Amino acid sequence: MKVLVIGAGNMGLTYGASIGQSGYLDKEDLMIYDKSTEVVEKLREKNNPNYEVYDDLEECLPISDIIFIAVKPYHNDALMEEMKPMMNDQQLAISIMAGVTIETIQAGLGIQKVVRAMPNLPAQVGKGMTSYLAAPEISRIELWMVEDLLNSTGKSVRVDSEKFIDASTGISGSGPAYVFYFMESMMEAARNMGFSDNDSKVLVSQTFEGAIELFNKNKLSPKGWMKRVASKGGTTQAALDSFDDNNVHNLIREAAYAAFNRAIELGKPEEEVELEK
Ligand SMILES: NC(=O)C1=CN([C@@H]2O[C@H](COP(=O)(O)OP(=O)(O)OC[C@H]3O[C@@H](n4cnc5c(N)ncnc54)[C@H](OP(=O)(O)O)[C@@H]3O)[C@@H](O)[C@H]2O)C=CC1
Ligand SMILES: O=C(O)[C@@H]1CCC=N1
Repeated sequence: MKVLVIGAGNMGLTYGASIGQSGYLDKEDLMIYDKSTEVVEKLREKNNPNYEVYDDLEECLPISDIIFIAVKPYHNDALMEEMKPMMNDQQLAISIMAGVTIETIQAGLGIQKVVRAMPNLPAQVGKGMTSYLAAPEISRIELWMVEDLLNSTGKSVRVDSEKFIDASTGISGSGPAYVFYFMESMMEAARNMGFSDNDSKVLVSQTFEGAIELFNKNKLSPKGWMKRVASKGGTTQAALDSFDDNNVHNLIREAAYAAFNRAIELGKPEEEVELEK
């Protein structure tokens, strides 16, 4: 089996590294292609032991069995136009592009076997979360292969409609940035209180790490954990009351829906967009 990753950016290189390190494929069976000669040259200099690097689609696409599409959604039309004449109906495409629907990819590439997946950036450290949906034309055996490839970056969940791919974009796909937003705000508060940059970073990152580990080791809900931290009339309650007074809960919900709606928007012509409430 030969796997091609198109787009050597954040996510494409993540798949290259994760699939490569998983040991599923020999070096010559894992290929990365990018249209930028500068990117390709830099990658070739690094001489990664796990994959071959290509700058010519005609050399790598026709010999591929599974193709990851990891370019930005706005590059998709131009890419599919270039790919279509070289595709055959046995090939399987896995798109990780936000918003772009299975139907669009099937029509654009002239193939039926399409998987739409929404991973996230922690895939870079093997802690990724991916939701995915496969077109019905994909066989059970092909689906196992797809799952193995996706799971090389972390955990995955199979969903039964594209709505959930867009929804998971608003939760897990974009979610790491929400966490970093929260971290940035807490670090800024720490710096304002007089801590050094480094101490602010340690205070915040260890707090996040500890809280996640507690959460994962126990069935207690986040609300339950909040109660364990907050003493009646104490400091934590003062902070949680401040969150409530400023409606932070709703603001976070709105942000997640903004990403969800943007994913829907990216997948449809503007006049067809009907935003989720
Ligand atoms: N970043 C994230 O956390 C996540 C991203 N995604 C999705 O993954 C996709 C990729 O995102 P990301 O990796 O961040 O993007 P990047 O911009 O980092 O990577 C995309 C790469 O593809 C290249 N490219 C553009 N057009 C073509 C083409 N026609 N042929 C080959 N290569 C091409 C780009 O080159 P150039 O820069 O020169 O245009 C760039 O090197 C997006 O569709 C996004 O929605 C999904 C989940 C999480
Ligand atoms: O911001 C984006 O559009 C992509 C999809 C999810 C994460 N990054």
